[in-house]
Amino acid sequence: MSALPFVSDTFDPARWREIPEFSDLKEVTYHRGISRGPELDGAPEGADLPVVRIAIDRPEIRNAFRPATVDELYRTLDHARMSGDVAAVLLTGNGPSPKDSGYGFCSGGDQRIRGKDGYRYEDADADPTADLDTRRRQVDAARAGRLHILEVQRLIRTMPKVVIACVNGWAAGGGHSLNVVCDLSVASLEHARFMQTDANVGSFDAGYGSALLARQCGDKRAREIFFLAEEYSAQDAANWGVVNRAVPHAELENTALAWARTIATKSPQAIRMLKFAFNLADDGLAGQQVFAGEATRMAYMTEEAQEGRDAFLERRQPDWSDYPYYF
Ligand SMILES: CC(C)(COP(=O)(O)OP(=O)(O)OC[C@H]1O[C@@H](n2cnc3c(N)ncnc32)[C@H](O)[C@@H]1OP(=O)(O)O)[C@@H](O)C(=O)NCCC(=O)NCCSC(=O)c1cc(O)c2ccccc2c1O
Repeated sequence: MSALPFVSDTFDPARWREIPEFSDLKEVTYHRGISRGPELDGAPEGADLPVVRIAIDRPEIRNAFRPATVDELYRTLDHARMSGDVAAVLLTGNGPSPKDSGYGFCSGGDQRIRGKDGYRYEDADADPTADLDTRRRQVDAARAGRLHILEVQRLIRTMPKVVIACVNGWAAGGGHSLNVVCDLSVASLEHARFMQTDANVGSFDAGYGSALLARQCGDKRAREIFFLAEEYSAQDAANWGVVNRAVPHAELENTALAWARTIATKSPQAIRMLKFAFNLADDGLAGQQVFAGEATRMAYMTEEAQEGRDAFLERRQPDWSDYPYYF
């Protein structure tokens, strides 16, 4: 097996393999967990484990995202969502920065390419001297200015897998919100730092980033985090319920991988229903729809529902007599 290139100081190359279908990624890295052998991981050496690692790979700017980064985040998360043998996803930022050795989980939207209508694809600015109409014609108008990190948030929220944030460095602005929307979080005691900078730059995550944060740490604290935009530590974040645990930097991904391993020992159906149950009340009808979709899937697995389908296909009245009105 060939050695993996360095991606991050929290990344243990013995525990991951590359995913060939995603060799074209430029702003995100995507790896599949593999066993180190029966003693350590309970499976033959090199066997796939039910976990993937997705990391923003722009360490020189604290892993700020631009539209292309968000596209790759969405694509990899959606692949994890649709992989029937994946139970959990680690979401992190690669680092440290080769420029100044600073660490970023994610510092939110890349402010250098923020336009009036959102974060812009680079080709939108191909000829900055051209008039506005010409520049608009240079890109697909529907893709011009994007705020689609919100689509990534919704995917994390609704995917039937446990997403674990490994906060290795700065979680700021939209990166702060990414941590909030993950199911579980572990933060580096040495390098994780938190600051909700949205209001500093005229932005506001008025959805999960604020309302769900208030659920996690309480309403007054969430207002303080947004209105004062003061830096807080991994230990503060653990004390306040913004992360589950603060651990030594060297243990960051090991902790998340241990959690992923535990999660994979549980019933997939139970984990899925629990995740959607935790979301349901806060997500209103959209939350009910996601929960209800899983209930429908379970119903389809019963003989009772299959009798309904078979009766239709066989052009007869359904016979429900074997199926009592359970109470
Ligand atoms: C994150 C920091 C607190 C880190 O500070 P530190 O001192 O450690 O490092 P530097 O400031 O020197 O940064 C190093 C290097 O990285 C560049 N950089 C950092 N963050 C960004 C960024 N977000 N965009 C562009 N570049 C960034 C920085 O300029 C340095 O570059 P050099 O060339 O000088 O080396 C601190 O960096 C910081 O405060 N960063 C900005 C955090 C921020 O305000 N983010 C944006 C918030 S708004 C947002 O993210 C957002 C996005 C959305 O898509 C939304 C959608 C819908 C609703 C809301 C949204 C939203 O709020």
